[in-house]
Amino acid sequence: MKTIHLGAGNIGRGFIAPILKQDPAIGEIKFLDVNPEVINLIKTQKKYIVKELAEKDNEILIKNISANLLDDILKAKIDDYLLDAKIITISIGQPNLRFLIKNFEYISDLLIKNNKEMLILCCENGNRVSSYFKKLLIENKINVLPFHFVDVVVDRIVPNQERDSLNVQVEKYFSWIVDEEQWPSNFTKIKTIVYSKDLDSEINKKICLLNGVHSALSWHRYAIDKFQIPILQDALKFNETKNYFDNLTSELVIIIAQQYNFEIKYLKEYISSIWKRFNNPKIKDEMSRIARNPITKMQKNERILNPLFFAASKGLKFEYLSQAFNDLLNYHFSEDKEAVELSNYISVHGKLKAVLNYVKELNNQEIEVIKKIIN
Ligand SMILES: NC(=O)c1ccc[n+]([C@@H]2O[C@H](COP(=O)([O-])OP(=O)(O)OC[C@H]3O[C@@H](n4cnc5c(N)ncnc54)[C@H](O)[C@@H]3O)[C@@H](O)[C@H]2O)c1
Ligand SMILES: O=P(O)(O)OC[C@@H](O)[C@@H](O)[C@H](O)[C@H](O)CO
Repeated sequence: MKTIHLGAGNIGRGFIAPILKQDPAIGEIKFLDVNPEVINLIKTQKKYIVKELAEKDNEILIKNISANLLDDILKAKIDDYLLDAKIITISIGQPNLRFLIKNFEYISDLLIKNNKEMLILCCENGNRVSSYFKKLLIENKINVLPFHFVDVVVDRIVPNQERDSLNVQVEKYFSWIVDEEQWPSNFTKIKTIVYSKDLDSEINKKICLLNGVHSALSWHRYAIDKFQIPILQDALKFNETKNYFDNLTSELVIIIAQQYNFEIKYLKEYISSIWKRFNNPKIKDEMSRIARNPITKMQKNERILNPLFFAASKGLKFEYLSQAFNDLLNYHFSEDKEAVELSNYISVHGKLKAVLNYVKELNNQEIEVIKKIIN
C-alpha cells in the first residue's frame, strides 16, 4: 500500500515512517514538504537511518521512499501517486494546517473525479486534530466527501536533528493510537497502530501529562534563566526543577484521574515513565523546541487550560498549573514567532486582554478563573 506523509521533519522521518514500515503491507512512502533542502536530500539519497537511543542503540534503515515539494500537488505532478495512495499522514505542526487548504481542494477534486477515497491522519499533538482539520476544510468550502478523518494520539520524543542529514535519532519508546470508530471498515488496518474505543482519555492523558508537563518545564526554565541552559536533560538535574516537576505532576495526576477516569496508581506509574523518558541521557532535547508555539498551546482544549478549568470547576488544586499558565504568558523567546506575537500584544494591551484576544471561546466562568490566576 502506498502512503503519503506531509512534513518530512523530526516526527515524520523519525516516527511515522519507521512505524508504518514495520507493517509489511506498507510499500512506498512519499514525503511532501515546503522545505526544498529536505526534499532534495530524500530525492538524491532515497534512504536514511533512524537510530533508536536506548541502553543498546538500534538502527533501522528506511528505504522505498520518494519526495516532492508540497506544491507539486497543484502542478498535477503527483496525480498518479495520489490516486494510488490510501493514506495521508500529516505532522507539520497544527498551526500550519491552514496552509494546506488549496492542496486539499485539489486532492478532493481529483479523488471525486476518479471515484476514490482516502484516509487522513493528523499526527499532531492536540485534541482530535484530524477532526479540527476536517472542520477547517469545510469552513473553507472544500468538499470532504472523499476523505475519512481519523483522530490519533502519537507519542515518541524526537529532538531537533542535524540539518544536513536525513538520519534521525529518536527515543526507543513509541505509541500510536487511533480512534477505532473513525477507521472505515473498507480500509485495511495498519498492523503497527493501536485501535482504541476511548481515544479522548488517551489523548488527554498524553497531552496533559506528557506535553503539558514538558511545556510547563520549558516555560518555567525560561522564567529562571532565559534558556542559558538550553537542553532539558541538563536543566532537570537542578533540585528546584525536579521539585517543580513533582509538584506539578502530583497536582495533575489528581485532576486527570478524575477528569478522564483513570486510576491514580496507573497515572503515577505513567509519570515515573515520563520522568525517565525526559531524562534519557542519550537525548539532547532543546528547550526551545519543547516550549514552541505558546499561542497554540494556551487554547482551552489544550495542555494547560483544559485541566486547569476542570480543576477550578471541581474545587481541586491548580496552583502549579496556574504558575505554568503565567510562565507561558511570560515566555518571550525571540526565535519563536508565536511567543513574539504574544509578548508584543501583552506589552501593548496587558495579559488579560491578550488571553481574551487569543484564547478562543472562553465563557464567563472561565474568564473569572483567568482573572484570578494571572499575576
Ligand atoms: N518531535 C516530537 O517529539 C513530536 C512527537 C509527537 C508529535 N509531534 C507533532 O509533530 C509536529 C511536527 O513536529 P516535528 O518535531 O516533526 O517538527 P519539525 O519542524 O521537525 O517538522 C515539521 C516539518 O513540517 C514542514 N512543514 C511546515 N509547514 C508545512 C506545510 N505547510 N506543508 C508541508 N510541510 C510543512 C517543515 O518544513 C518541517 O520539515 C509537532 O507540531 C507535533 O504536533 C512531534
Ligand atoms: O510538539 P509540541 O510542540 O506539541 O510539544 C513539544 C513536545 O512536548 C513534544 O514534541 C513531545 O516531544 C512529543 O509529543 C512526545 O511524544
